Amino acid sequence: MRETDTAHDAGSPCLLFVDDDRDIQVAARLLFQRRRIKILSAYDAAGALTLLASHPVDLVLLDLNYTKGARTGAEGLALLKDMLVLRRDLPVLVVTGHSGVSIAVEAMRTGATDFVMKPWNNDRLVSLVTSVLEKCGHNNGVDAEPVLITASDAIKQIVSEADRIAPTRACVLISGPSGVGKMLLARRIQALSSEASAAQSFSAEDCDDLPQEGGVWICREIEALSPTLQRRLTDRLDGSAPPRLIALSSLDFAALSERLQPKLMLHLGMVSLVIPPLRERPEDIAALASHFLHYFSARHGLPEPQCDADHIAALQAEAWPQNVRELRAALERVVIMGEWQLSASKAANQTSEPQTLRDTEKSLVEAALRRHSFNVTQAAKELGLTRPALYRRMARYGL
Ligand SMILES: Nc1ncnc2c1ncn2[C@@H]1O[C@H](COP(=O)(O)OP(=O)(O)OP(=O)(O)O)[C@@H](O)[C@H]1O
Repeated sequence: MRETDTAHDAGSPCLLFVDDDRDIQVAARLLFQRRRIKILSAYDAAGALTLLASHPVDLVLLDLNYTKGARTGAEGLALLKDMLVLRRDLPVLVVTGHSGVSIAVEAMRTGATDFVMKPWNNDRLVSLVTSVLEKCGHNNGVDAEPVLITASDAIKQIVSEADRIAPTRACVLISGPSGVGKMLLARRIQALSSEASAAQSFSAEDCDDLPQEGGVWICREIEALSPTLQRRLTDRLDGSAPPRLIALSSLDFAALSERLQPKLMLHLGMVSLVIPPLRERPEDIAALASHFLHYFSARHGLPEPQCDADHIAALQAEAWPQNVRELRAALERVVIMGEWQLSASKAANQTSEPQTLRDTEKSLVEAALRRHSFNVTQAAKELGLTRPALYRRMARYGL
């Protein structure tokens, strides 16, 4: 759940206050609005992450427990970690009562800037917020990494395994069909690793050589690596200062083992994470829908469309061959059009049915090419065709 306060001009600093207690939210609102500080309210972790991704938040005030009766601070510590994955330098002030000083200290170790005990002293809180805002400056844009939404047990388990191995230097293989979130998970591992520098991302399909520097390498479509580069990569991984490789593939481990050299597979088999297709994770569809509707409404400055149980059921009934990427695009369209029409092609089909098999094939090919900005490899993959087969059809239809 979340609430957005738009009462102030864009120039004022923006706080995000995460606390499930509505009375305390009201008190904070009054306190900061008077000082021309904009305040967004989130009542749980999911709402907080969505607001952080969609608004230029300068500072977070973070209570550590959101579920009734919770006192351990575990929810807040997990949220703190997720927020710092999105924005490494985000100033976070922990505001805690029940959990006590020891949890607040643990939060500081996780990356919080400071803490305030509840009930807070108004003057002390305001002066702390003001001094942190002065030190950290004003954030003019939304520059957070995309949020990784985790609602299903399947994804939660994968993310917790990824978090566990993130600080090590182990090679990781992330597999799963197109658009399931392999790159997003790789970026989270990189963010939680001990590497200070940004990861180097490249696609095996169009790479002539490996990067020179070490650090973290995120290699997409590892199955397309040429035999020469496979040997070179294995040598680098066997060497004295190896890069940390995070390999992504839409093939599973067995299929990959048939394509890649056994020596390289030894490295890739170190940690293997498999992300299932979206249609097998209905809980994620509901959580992603709520996140994307809010996110795109904020981004386009449009009202957030209503989303009831029937809408969620309709989304869960779709096949989503392109997984989260497709769901995301469909929901952006819902926000922009202001109505629940999930795809442009479906809307078009309602008015003009293609008359022949040839027309149908042409429109499918054309739509896939457009969706992938005329990237033939990606469009062929989506259509289940080889690249030459797609080229033949493009020539046939003059595309
Ligand atoms: N769990 C998730 N929560 C929020 N957004 C997600 C999630 N999974 C994927 N996305 C979004 O879906 C889109 C596709 O994700 P990503 O690029 O990570 O997929 P991929 O598996 O690497 O795809 P491909 O194999 O086609 O390159 C991105 O916009 C990403 O932010």
